[in-house]
Amino acid sequence: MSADRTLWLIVPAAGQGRRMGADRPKQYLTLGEQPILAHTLARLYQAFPEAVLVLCLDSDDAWFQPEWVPFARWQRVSGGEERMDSVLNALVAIAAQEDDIVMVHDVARPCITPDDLHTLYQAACRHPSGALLAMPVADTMKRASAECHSMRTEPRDGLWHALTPQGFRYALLLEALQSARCHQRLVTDEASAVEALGEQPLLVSGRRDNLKVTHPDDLALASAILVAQLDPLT
Ligand SMILES: Nc1ccn([C@@H]2O[C@H](COP(=O)(O)OP(=O)(O)OP(=O)(O)O)[C@@H](O)[C@H]2O)c(=O)n1
Ligand SMILES: C[C@](O)(CO)[C@H](O)COP(=O)(O)O
Repeated sequence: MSADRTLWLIVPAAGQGRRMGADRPKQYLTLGEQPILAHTLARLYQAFPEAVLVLCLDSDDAWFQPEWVPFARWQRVSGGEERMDSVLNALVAIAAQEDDIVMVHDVARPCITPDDLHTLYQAACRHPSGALLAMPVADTMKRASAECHSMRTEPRDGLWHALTPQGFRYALLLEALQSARCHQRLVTDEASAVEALGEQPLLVSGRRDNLKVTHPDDLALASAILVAQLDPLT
């Protein structure tokens, strides 16, 4: 981490986990002995103990416990209607310098590794349009009809899955998300908002096990990944 710049880690954690359909927001479901939120924050802290964490939580959140936050410097902000609103609330709340790097990472991606975090941070520092972890599409891609019939096969050349973290200079990301909000353009990641300004963030190939826990069967997968990452020989 650069000594003269603050690194801000924004973690959107204000989702309801509707696709998970559990009795609580998915970030509070446990993997092993800890909730997903605690795993994710522990991974971020392992890579960047000096960073400032900005945690976006629903204002009605009854599950959060501050002891899950390992960072010395952190602040809580209210989540918004959509993920992009939660991230925008965080950007507006912080006293960042325009050249500070801001990295946004979903709370729902607890299997992020310190290596991938460092690689993405270096790329975000070097590339003025920012950078995101991503992975090239590996499967044959089908275009479906409304009835779920396969109408044709789409070329997959140049298609990537967007992951998080995604990292940008503070002023660029603030402008991008304010502009998206102002034009009522719903974006599902930060890079989409930055692209709309005419910028081309760098795609950084990330690990395929940086899964976003979304559906019930992702829980067993995420648990297995965490165990395998700690002890790759078992
Ligand atoms: N208004 C929102 C919506 C989502 N998120 C966060 O954005 C990330 C990615 O969203 P997703 O996986 O879609 O989570 P949920 O919105 O919780 O899930 P669902 O769409 O199934 O309800 C998650 O870390 C989630 O907590 C957020 O901070 N604020
Ligand atoms: C940001 C993201 O994780 C990139 O894959 C994703 O777009 C957010 O998830 P959502 O399900 O689209 O809200």
